[in-house]
Amino acid sequence: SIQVEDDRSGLGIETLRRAIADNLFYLQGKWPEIATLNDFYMALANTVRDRLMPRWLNTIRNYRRSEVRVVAYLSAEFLLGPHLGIKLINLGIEELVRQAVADSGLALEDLLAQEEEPGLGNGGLGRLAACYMESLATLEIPAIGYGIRYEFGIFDQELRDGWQVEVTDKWLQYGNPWEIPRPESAVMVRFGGRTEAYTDDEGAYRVRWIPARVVKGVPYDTPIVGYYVNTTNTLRLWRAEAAESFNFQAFNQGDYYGAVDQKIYSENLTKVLYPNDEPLQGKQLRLEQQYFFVSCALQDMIRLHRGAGGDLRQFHQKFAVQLNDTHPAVAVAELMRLLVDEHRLPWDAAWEVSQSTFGFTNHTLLPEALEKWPLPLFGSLLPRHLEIIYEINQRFLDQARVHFLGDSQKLAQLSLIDESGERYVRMAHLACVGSHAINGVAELHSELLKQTVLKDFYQLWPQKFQNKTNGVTPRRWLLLCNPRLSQLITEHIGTDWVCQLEQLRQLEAYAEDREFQRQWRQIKRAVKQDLADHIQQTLNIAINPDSLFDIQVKRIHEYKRQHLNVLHIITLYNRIRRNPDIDIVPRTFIFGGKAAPGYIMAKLMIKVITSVAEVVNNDPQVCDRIKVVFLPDYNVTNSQPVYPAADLSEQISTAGKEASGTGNMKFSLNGALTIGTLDGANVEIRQAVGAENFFLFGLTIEEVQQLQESGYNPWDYYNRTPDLKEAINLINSGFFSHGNRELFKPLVDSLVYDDPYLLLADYSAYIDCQDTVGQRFRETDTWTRMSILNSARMGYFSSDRAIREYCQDIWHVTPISVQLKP
Ligand SMILES: CCc1ccc([C@H](C)CC(=O)N[C@@H]2O[C@H](CO)[C@@H](O)[C@H](O)[C@H]2O)cc1
Repeated sequence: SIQVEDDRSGLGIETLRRAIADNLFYLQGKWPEIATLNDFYMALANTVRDRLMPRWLNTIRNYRRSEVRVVAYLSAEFLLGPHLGIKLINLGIEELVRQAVADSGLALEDLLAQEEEPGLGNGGLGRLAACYMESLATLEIPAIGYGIRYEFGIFDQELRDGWQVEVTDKWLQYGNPWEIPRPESAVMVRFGGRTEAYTDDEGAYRVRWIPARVVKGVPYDTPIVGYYVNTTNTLRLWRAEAAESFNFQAFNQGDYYGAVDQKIYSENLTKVLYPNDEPLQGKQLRLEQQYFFVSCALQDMIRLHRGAGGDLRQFHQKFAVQLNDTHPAVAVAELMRLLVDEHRLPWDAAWEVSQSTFGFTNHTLLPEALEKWPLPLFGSLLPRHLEIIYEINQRFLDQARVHFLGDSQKLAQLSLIDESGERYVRMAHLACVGSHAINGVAELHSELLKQTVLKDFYQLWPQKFQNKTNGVTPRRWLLLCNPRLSQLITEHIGTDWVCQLEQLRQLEAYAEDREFQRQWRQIKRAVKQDLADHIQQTLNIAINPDSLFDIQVKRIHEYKRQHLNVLHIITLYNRIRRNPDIDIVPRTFIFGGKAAPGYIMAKLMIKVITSVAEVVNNDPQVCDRIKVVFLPDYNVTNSQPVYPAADLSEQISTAGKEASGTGNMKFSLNGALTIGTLDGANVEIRQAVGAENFFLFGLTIEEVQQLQESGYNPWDYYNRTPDLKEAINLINSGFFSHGNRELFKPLVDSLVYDDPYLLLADYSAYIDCQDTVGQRFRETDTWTRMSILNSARMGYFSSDRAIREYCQDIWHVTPISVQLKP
C-alpha cells in the first residue's frame, strides 16, 4: 500500500511539493500558471510554518507549567531579518525543501528573495535581541520576547544623487505568514488622566488611576525556532488598536471623523519605529510606545502566572525579565502599579518582587543617548507612575543617604529626578534602582559604566554590576550566510561547532596546511566574486574580486568614524595622483549603513563617501586600483552576503565610544582580519585571535582622556600632517563636489576646529596601520593563516555563550527539553 504522509507534517520531498501546491491553491487561491513568485513564497512559508507548529505549541504548553521559569526579554527593537532561510536550517529541512521547490519548477533562492524582512530595529541593540532569542531557543531555555509590532519598520534607504533618501518600509503589504494574531489575549492600556486616593473596603489607603484614554493592545505571535531542538519560543509583538474602533454615537451625530479619531489615534501608537540609533528625540509618542508594550507585556506575564495558579508574591520566581537598555525601563514603575494598585500587594513585598524580577542591560555610554523624560510630559502621560517613581526615589534616597552620609551632591546625582535645571526622570537610574543586576555589553564598556555614567550606583551596589560581552548566532552569521565555508569547516571538524562554537579552535591545526589554505582562499574568492557580481548588477560598478575587500558596514555615526576611513581613501588617491606608477595593493572600499533622518552630519558623511566614490571610480589615473562602493539599504538581508566577502573589517570607533559592536564578531567569524581601535569588544577579539592577527591602531581610552584633558587642538594635527592637510584641503576645495566648496564645509570645519571624535589625532596611526595591512595582504599564505586563526578563535563570541552566562549569573534558569506530545 502507498504510504501517504500527512500534508501538514510530512517531510518527504513529494509530500512537501504537494503541500506547497495545496497552500498555493487553498491559501493563496492561485493556479500555479498565474501565481507570482510571492504567491509561491507564501505557499512555501505556510508549508514550513505547519512543520514547526507541533514544536511551538508544545513549547508554549511548557510556559504554563508553574514550575517552569521563563525569561522575558523586553526590547523596543527586534531586528529579526528574514525568517524562511534560518527556519529551514534550524528545522534541518533545507535540502529537502530545496528539492521539493525544484520539483515545483522553481529555485529556492528566488523564493527566499521574495521575503520582506521585518526591520523592527535600528542596529546593534535590535539585532542582538534577535540573536539572543535564537540562542535562547537553541539552548532550550523557555523564553518570551516582548516588543512592538511596528506597522512600518526602519525606513528603506535609497541613494539619490549620492544622498540618503528615506522610503517607508511597507513590510506588511503582502501579509506576514510568520505571525499569528491573538485578539483573544488583548489587554487594555491607559494613558493620561489623573489619580485619586481612596480607602478600600479593608480600610487600606489606595490610589486609583482615572485615565484620559484607553488603548487596546493586541498581541501577534512569531515562532523563534531553535537549532535541531524541539524548543520554539514565542516573540509576542503588540499592536495598538482603538478600545472602541468605531464610535457609533459620533457617527449618528454625523461626526464621521469623531467616529474614527480614537481608532486613528490609537493605531498611531505602533505605526512606526523611531529611526534614531543614538541621538534622543524625547518625543511623547516614543514614551507612549515604550509604556504601551511594557504594560501589555507585564499584564500578559501576570495573567500567565496567575493562570498557572501562581501567587504574585512569587512572580519573580516565574519570570526573569531583562530590560534591553532604558527603552522598557518604565516597567519598574508599571510592575509596582500592577502589584500594589491592581493586586493589592503591600509596597515592600511588591518592591522585593520587582527588584528580583528585573535585570538591566546598558548598550551605550553616549550621554545624548541616555533617556530622560521631562517631568511635565511624564507626569501628564503617566500620572500614577510619577507618584510611584517619587515613592521609589524617596525610599532609595533614604537608603543612599545612609551610605553616602548625607552627601547632598551625591544624592542629587543619584536621584531618579534630575533637578539641575529643567526637571527630568532619569530612566537609567530607575532601571538601576529597580533591578538586581546591571550589565554592560563588553568588558571595557562594563568597566567604563562603573567608572563613569553609573559610578555612583556602583559605589552603592557593586554586587549588582556584571559584564556580559555580546555574541552573535553562528546559525545565521556563518551556517546561513556562508554555506561554503561552513561546509569546509564541517568536512574538517564535524558539525558540533554549530552549537559549540569553541570547536572551531580545531581549525588551528589547519592554519598552516597548504591544501586547507588553498580551499579557504578559494571559498573567500568565490564569495567575493558573488558580491562583485551583485554590485555589478545592482550598482553597475565593476570591482576586482582579487582586490582587498575593505568593508565598513554599520549605522552612520561620527563616533564610528566612517569619515576617517574616507580620509584614508583620499590619502591613497593622492599618492596615486602624485605618482601614478605607485605600486599599491588594489583595494575595494565598501560602505553600508543608514543615518538617522534628522542626523545632518551623518547624512553628509554618506554624501562625502558617494562623492569620493564618483571621482575615484572614474579617474583613469586610478585605473581600478581603488574602487569605492556605498551599498544602499543596509539591513540584515543585505548584510548576509557582505560579512563572508570581507578581507578587512573596519572597527575604527574612537576608544570608549562603541559599547561593544557585533559586526566585528561576524566579520572575524567569516575569516576577515580586523583593523581597529582598543574599543568595545575589539579588545576581547584581539585577545582571542592573538595580537599578531589583529591590526591595532589609535589612542587608547586613557590617551583619549589625557588628550581631551590636556586640551586637544585638531588644527595642530591638520597643520603638521601633510597627507592629512592635503586630503582635507582636497575635500574643502570642492574637488569631490563639482567645485562646490560649501557642501562639505560643515564636515571639514567640525574636523579641523572641533573633532570631538579625535579623527585627526588618530589619522597617522591609522594610515600607517593600513599600509601594514597592504603589505600583509601581499603575503598570501600569511594572510590566509591569520584569516583561518581569526575564525578558529571566535568561539567565545557566540550568542550561545553570552546567553549561558545570562542564564547562570542573572536569570538563574535552566534548559527544559520539549517533548512533542500530540
Ligand atoms: C533613544 C534612541 C536610542 C535608540 C537606540 C539606542 C541603542 C542603545 C543604540 C545601540 O544599538 N547600541 C549598540 O548596541 C549594540 C548591542 O549591544 C552594541 O554592540 C553597540 O556597540 C551599541 O552602539 C540608543 C538610543
